[in-house]
Amino acid sequence: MTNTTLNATANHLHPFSDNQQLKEKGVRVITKADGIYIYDDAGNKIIDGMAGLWCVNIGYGRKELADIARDQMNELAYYNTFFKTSHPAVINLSAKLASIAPAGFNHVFYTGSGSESVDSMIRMVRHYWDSVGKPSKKTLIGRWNGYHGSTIGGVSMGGMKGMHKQGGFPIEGIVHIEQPWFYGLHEEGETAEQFGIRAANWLEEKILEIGADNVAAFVGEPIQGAGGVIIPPSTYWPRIQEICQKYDILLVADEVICGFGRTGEWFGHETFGFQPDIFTTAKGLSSGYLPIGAVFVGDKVVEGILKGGDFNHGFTYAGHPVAAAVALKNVEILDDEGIIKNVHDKTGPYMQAKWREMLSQFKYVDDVRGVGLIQGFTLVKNKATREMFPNEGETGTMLRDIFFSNNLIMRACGDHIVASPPLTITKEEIDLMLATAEKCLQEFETAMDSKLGA
Ligand SMILES: Cc1ncc(COP(=O)(O)O)c(CNc2cccc(C(=O)O)c2)c1O
Repeated sequence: MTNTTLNATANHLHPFSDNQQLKEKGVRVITKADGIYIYDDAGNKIIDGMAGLWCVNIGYGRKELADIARDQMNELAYYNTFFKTSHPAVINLSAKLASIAPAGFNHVFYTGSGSESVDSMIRMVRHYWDSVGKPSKKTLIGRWNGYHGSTIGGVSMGGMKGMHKQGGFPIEGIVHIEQPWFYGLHEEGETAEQFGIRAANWLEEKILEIGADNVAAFVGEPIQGAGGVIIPPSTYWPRIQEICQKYDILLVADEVICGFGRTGEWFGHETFGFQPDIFTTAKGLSSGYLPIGAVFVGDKVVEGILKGGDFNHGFTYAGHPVAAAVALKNVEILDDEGIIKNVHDKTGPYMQAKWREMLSQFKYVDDVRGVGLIQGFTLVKNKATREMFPNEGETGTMLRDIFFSNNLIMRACGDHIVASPPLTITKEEIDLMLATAEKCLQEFETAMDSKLGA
């Protein structure tokens, strides 16, 4: 434990942490980063297989963004867009985002984070239905084990039961259906395609239970990220779209993780072949260099909202000029350097093939999966029976800690192990990341064999 580590927890309460444990065990102080690597204050070079928190899509150390931030800071460090004002940075970013968005998306609403994007979406959806004369359509439907952030709206929209317990959520008017987790929820003999339809039909059942006149929207991540990279069968999203159209329900995609190239397309809903009415973003919008989020609002919803007069919602830092300028440069780099096409055509398929090949040898690893540069696997006690380990998350944390002690960052979501490296990762870096992971999994398997007396 270095001296700075001792100071690190003296005055700082860390998010999503047991801060008593951190005070006792200390933390690793990250001091710099470059490409796919981060470095701690002890000089360790660490492979960041999580791109920060799923967000550093263009990789670390792109000085162009620092230069843009400095220039914008010196030109106009802050002004708002509340009262009949705007500024060039947000105008230029908005035009760029409209140009890379799918057809029918020509307007964005800015926030400072993914959670604020989700909260803004909730308010916008309800304002839309009020504006078009259907004020009873207030309820939003999400999925258990979905993750949509940590604000009151975000935690309610999400289906993380442990989060709901802290504070008594969800808020009124937000309900959940089961997640499309084929590995854990399919019936004997049921194909993935059959399960995808059955799982989507849970939405129709919920709508009929609530009454379509009371339902405002269905909200889901194309791939559930923090829930453990839960990838729905190919039949799921098209069936969800059919149901939303049938009952006049808005379809919302939460693209905070899947957006800006993670799945090999600009947005995850393009990978899964559905067209939402609204989609929420953050993370890859700026590659985490500065905090910014954006809600992409489809033309139908914009038309409705324009009828509704003042939309009384917004944030001080919404469309912040420095964040907007940095986000614009980030999106230009993604676009001009063909980073997303490279994920789609080259490094995504390469990663997925090598990931499956490497993991196939391990007895406690099952349901190996991935799309583009987001991948996962599940730790199971018995692959033949799909028996999970007891005390969900304990085994995942054990493996995550072995990775970290070997200077590799991957994420344990319960007993799902996930990775989402920077989109700029090269094939050689993928080989190095997977060789490190293989060594850790061998160490984990030996330790687990001895623990189970196998
Ligand atoms: C789909 C989705 N929607 C909203 C949010 C909230 O974004 P903000 O954090 O910027 O308010 C997220 C965020 N996702 C997220 C954030 C922090 C940690 C982890 C993890 O997997 O450990 C995941 C997310 O993944």
